[in-house]
Amino acid sequence: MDLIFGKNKKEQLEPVKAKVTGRIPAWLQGTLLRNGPGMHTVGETRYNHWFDGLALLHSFSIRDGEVHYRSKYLRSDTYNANIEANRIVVSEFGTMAYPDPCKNIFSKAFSYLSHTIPDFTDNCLINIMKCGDDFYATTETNYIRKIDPRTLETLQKVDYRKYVAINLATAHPHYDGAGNVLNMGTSIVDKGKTKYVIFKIPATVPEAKRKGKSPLRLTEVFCSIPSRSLLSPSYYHSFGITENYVVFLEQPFRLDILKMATAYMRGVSWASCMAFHREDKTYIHIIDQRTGKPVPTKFHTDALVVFHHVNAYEEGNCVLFDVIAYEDDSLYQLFYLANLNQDFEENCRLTSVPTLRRFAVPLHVDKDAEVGSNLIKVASTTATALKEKDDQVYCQPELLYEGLELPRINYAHNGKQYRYVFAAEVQWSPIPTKILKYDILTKSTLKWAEEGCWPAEPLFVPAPGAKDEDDGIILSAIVSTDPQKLPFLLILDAKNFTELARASVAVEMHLDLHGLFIPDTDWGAKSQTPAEAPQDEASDGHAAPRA
Ligand SMILES: CC1=C(/C=C/C(C)=C/C=C/C(C)=C/C=O)C(C)(C)CCC1
Ligand SMILES: [Fe+2]
Repeated sequence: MDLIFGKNKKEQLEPVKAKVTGRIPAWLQGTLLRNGPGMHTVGETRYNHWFDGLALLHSFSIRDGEVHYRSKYLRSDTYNANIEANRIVVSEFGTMAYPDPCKNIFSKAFSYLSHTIPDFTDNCLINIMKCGDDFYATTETNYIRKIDPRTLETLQKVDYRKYVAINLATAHPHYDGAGNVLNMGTSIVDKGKTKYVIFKIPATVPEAKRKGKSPLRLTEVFCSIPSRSLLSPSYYHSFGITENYVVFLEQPFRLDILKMATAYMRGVSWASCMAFHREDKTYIHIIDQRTGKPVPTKFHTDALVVFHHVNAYEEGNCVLFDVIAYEDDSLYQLFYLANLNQDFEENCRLTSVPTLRRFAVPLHVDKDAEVGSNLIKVASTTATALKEKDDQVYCQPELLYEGLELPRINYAHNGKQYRYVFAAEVQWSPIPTKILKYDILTKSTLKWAEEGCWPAEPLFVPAPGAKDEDDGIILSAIVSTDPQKLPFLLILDAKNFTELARASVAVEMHLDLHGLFIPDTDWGAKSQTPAEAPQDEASDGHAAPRA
């Protein structure tokens, strides 16, 4: 297992041609760009948690039936400082680290005695975000790193705090039809006003405002929700949107700000400042995008932990939303590297299986409705919303499928009615062994699996002129536990899950987290090489040295 989780992966700077078997559809032209942790030891030091690993970007360029692979570590300030010191000097989710006292860019920022939170990492290892014509590697702190999607070079470091008052932001933004980015973050430093902030970054900058160049400068906050608890805001990894609403789960998996403020002094990790409170409720916030105001009814459900929202949409005066839910926070516990060893099968048993659950929330609650009555009149779901005494509404989900994670959909259906969920199948261990297509309408599944193969998040790419929701292909990077078997990019027909092609590469590939596909038609007008690109004014001036 160490081979897959713990071993530092080599970067593949020169594109390497893959061996293709089968036939790649002629229309599939573009780049699959993905992110995830690739290095877990620096010098003699070791990270504690798999989510701490240094971000390794990789890409598969698919053109005229051929595939080229490359990979490169994100040259974050964190990466550079660690490599220079030859040890881990920047704290990550599960590892608290101490900077080299004499020469380190982070040392100044550690003003822990004044009870402020130290500067967070820019090791953006979770996902890739498209913002206008630009691409960013993302994590959950206030930093994102611009990257060149063709060369995987690291460009400017962007601090969200320059544009919006947040200290944490999700790595899973949404996009509307025009490509505007919608994301959420939490403001934790202003202790009296701990709040969740929903913001929009426009896809383009109008000609009249061109001076500032980066769309980030035009970031607009359209809703702030005060945290229920000022000292312990909810942790969340993603959120949902419908055509008119935002769905935010304030779950009882919370960050403890006071613990965070003293973590550095106490020598404990950020992860130790998070706790699941199973005795509490989960509050469901539905925010109207048109007014920027939350729907006034108080909706709640039982304590749960959700990392990934799948999709949400409106039907018959309700918001329906689908999530992958857990009954506790055991998922984060399992990814401690100490568990991911040869006794992995025993160590890594989830105490709750990730399940696809559908919630239904009524948008208008009849004041005269009887206490105890179900306010959901939508025939397509058995989810209920029960009216309670004090005008609160208690929502109980419909269980759709057990044992799946890393969900993706045909994004053209995001916020709209949809039928298919593509995901990785996981059971009592967090390791995906199969790729899954779940049909919400018929409740049936299609699966792909192969001996010893661990699939990554399956990404759906629509075929040109697609009519059906599943007209397209699935891309997934597969690593194997068999040292004789090369890693490969798998291309499945999304309709029937038959293998169309696979592209094997003789490289050390890492198990990744999330990413996106950039069709060649999307490159936009800008086709500059990074050396020609002007220094964006949104930058903090920390452009990484170019190798
Ligand atoms: C560094 C840091 C954080 C990092 C969290 C990370 C890196 C989470 C990764 C989650 C993943 C990969 C989930 C997959 O389902 C926190 C806790 C937000 C807060 C403090 C600083
Ligand atoms: Fe995620």
